[in-house]
Amino acid sequence: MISKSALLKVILLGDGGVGKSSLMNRYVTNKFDSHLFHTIGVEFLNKELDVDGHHATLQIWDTAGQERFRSLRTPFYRGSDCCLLTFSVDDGQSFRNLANWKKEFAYYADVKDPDNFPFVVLGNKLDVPERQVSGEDARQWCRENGGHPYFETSAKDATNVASAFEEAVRRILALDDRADHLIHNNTVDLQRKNHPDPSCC
Ligand SMILES: Nc1nc2c(ncn2[C@@H]2O[C@H](COP(=O)(O)OP(=O)(O)OP(=O)(O)O)[C@@H](O)[C@H]2O)c(=O)[nH]1
Ligand SMILES: [Mg+2]
Repeated sequence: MISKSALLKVILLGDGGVGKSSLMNRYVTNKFDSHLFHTIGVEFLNKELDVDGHHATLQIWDTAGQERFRSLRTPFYRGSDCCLLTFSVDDGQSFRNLANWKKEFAYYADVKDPDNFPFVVLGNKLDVPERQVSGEDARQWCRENGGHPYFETSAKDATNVASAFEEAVRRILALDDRADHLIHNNTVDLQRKNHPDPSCC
């Protein structure tokens, strides 16, 4: 069971410029900056929220997407509870790179079973009229790569930003409930009396 004071680490990955920092800033401070600088290394912000009756603190880790900062970001992947794979709907290359981001995350976070790890995919910059990636293509990629939830967001006008982070929490809670269930079902009951076999002498 997730405790009342659960601290959940969620990490944003994706190409430089897709809007990771903008999504984090929109969600935590409700602000948008149209001239944001590239992130160098990693930064994080905390946000408290309630999802389906659970209270949690989200620790959102925003990483530098540019290739030259790779060695600065990868040491921070370990211990993540959920990974938000982010691309920009007006940048086809950022969409095609999702598989590389997933691989990089699984390797450096040392995820034993990537198929069952909670990834959420975000197609950002929904407000930009010139799309290069259709919603259908994105949804198909999500279906074929592990059934990840997909959200189209705009950090600029706040579309779907809160819903995407809430879904991350839901995915973590769902995994946690499953683990909790397994633990309970596998617990040895030390109180239980062993009834003697009536057929025995
Ligand atoms: N129109 C529009 N612009 C956005 C949106 N999100 C981010 N931007 C702009 O895109 C540019 C890059 O955004 P960032 O948030 O810095 O991108 P990033 O993914 O953090 O980039 P790195 O730190 O280099 O990895 C900035 O100029 C933002 O203002 C959005 O939803 N809509
Ligand atoms: Mg950034």
